[in-house]
Amino acid sequence: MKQNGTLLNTQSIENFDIEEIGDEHLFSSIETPMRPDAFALEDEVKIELIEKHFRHIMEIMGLDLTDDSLKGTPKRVAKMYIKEVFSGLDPKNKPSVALFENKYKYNQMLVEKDISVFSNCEHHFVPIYGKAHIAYISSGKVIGLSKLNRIVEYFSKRPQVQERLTVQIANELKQALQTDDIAVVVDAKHMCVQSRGVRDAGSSTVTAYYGGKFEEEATKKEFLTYLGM
Ligand SMILES: Nc1nc2c(ncn2[C@@H]2O[C@H](COP(=O)(O)OP(=O)(O)OP(=O)(O)O)[C@@H](O)[C@H]2O)c(=O)[nH]1
Ligand SMILES: [Zn+2]
Repeated sequence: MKQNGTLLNTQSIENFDIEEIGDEHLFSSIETPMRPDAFALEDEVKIELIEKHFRHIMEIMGLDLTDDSLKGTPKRVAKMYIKEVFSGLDPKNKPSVALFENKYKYNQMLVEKDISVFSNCEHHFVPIYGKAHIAYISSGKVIGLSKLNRIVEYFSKRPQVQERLTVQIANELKQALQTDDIAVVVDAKHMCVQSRGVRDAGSSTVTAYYGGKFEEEATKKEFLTYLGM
């Protein structure tokens, strides 16, 4: 088990306790708010701890964990959180981005549309699902197409609000492609709105980021035309 400063009390998994932190460590609002000791524990230790605590939650709800269908659920949930649906919290899982020279001198927009989004709402920990549409105009480099999908996937695999997801994708693209000429539209449904609370199964949420040339009406319009919007 790795140690990082004095924030973690990690004598044993049984006694494990996360200490309170003040808000002085919080990053700017574009960043997912993370504790400074977020990566002090190995993934395997996090899985063991989440399993233990999720078992407790199920017991509190009155579920019989000797049932053969339920008994593996705490471990399944813990593995799913760390290795799958929240794996994008850890920078070691960030996709590497393949860039190529723009040798064809292609200087129009490139649109990658209908990229699947599977995320989770940070307020209720239930799914957000929908589509992301991305466009950029090359400043000299071309990105491998699949990397656009991978960037969306990486930032989706965090507890999210849709606004932050949209801006995080845009910022990553700006940095990778060394251009401000980026557009991102996310169109998604939130299970916390659809299946509980207000229970409006018909509504969806659209968020958008337009940078550089995409702030100009004609460029934005061309992009939205490709999307049929
Ligand atoms: N802006 C924004 N809000 C979100 C997103 N996902 C969920 N929410 C909202 O976060 C809000 C949390 O409000 P609360 O009043 O604290 O939670 P709640 O009592 O469960 O609210 P209801 O969902 O209205 O029952 C809700 O209005 C959610 O719809 C998101 O991506 N962006
Ligand atoms: Zn929610």
